[in-house]
Amino acid sequence: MDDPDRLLTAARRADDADAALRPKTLDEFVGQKAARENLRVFISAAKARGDALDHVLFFGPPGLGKTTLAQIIAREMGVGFRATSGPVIAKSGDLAALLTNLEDGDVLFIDEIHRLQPAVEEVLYPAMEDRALDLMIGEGPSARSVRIDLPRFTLVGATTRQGLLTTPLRDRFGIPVRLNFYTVDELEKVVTRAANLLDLHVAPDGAQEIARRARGTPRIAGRLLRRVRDFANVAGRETVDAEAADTALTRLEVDKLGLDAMDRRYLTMIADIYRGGPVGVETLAAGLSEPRDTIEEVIEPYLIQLGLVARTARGRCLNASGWKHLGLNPPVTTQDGLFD
Ligand SMILES: Nc1ncnc2c1ncn2[C@@H]1O[C@H](COP(=O)(O)OP(=O)(O)OP(=O)(O)O)[C@@H](O)[C@H]1O
Ligand SMILES: [Mg+2]
Repeated sequence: MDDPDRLLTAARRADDADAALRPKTLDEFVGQKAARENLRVFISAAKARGDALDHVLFFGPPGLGKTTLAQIIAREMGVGFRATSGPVIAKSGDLAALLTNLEDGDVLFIDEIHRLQPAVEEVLYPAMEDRALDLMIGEGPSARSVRIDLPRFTLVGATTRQGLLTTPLRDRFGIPVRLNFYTVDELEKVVTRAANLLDLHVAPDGAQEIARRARGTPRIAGRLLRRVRDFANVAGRETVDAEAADTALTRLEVDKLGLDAMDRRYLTMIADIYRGGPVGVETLAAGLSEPRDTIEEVIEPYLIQLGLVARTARGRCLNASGWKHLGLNPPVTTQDGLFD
């Protein structure tokens, strides 16, 4: 969906060294305070009871730490971690095999859980609710169903599209957790931590500059840090300060707010062609030759979060700060009905 070549994509790219930068404990995990503190309580309560943690659903935009938190849960609970993803489980038998192979207390992580086949999803219901597997043995009139007990386990689901989850599935998660974009201060901590792991010296103002341009997303912060490091290395700089970060990011066409060429094309289209809007998303999608999903899920959330654009019932509108960011003045609107 999202263009994998885009530097600012929040989706995983082949050159992301995600694993190396992943925090391993809740204490190391920066930001998402409410989610973190709630998980801490639920984990220690489950441990005190000697029980598995209730099933957890993480939802939110890509790159905010869903997979990372799933691994942290397993580690903090002191149990095994098994990972798979919705589109990989082709048949209900595949899921049955996964479930019967779990060890007591294991975390089973299903990424992109909104993409499970309906038949596979149905196997999950009794597994989540009763820790049981209903198997059909035989075919035709002699077929009968047997119930197999499963070990205790915690299902951790992750999705970027909570709206696509079926209600019965969503209702079976006792702990739903929404992840939000990170603040600049939080991302500054993420950058500083990653720089330490990469053995790179980044001054506080350098970390802040990268954080400001990382679209509220730790994965993008880590990626920008690595590209900035390349420029600093080639320029023979020992320390990445704000100026070094700015030089590198400007060359990469990441502007002061962390917008790239795609974002600017989107804003410019609303400004130039539709005089600031309102304009429907389908019209914008056609004009930009991008699928509507990409516009709504990848481009818009961050622009809306920044307050540059607004989603209204009549369509998308450019806000005053949007005009300002483009260095343009909004059109004078007296002729639009004020005097007639
Ligand atoms: N709170 C955090 N502190 C430090 N680093 C983080 C944090 N959250 C995420 N990261 C880093 O960001 C990267 C992406 O995180 P992760 O893979 O968990 O995101 P995700 O939400 O699972 O993304 P996707 O939706 O694409 O699967 C990882 O390299 C991880 O180390
Ligand atoms: Mg993930």
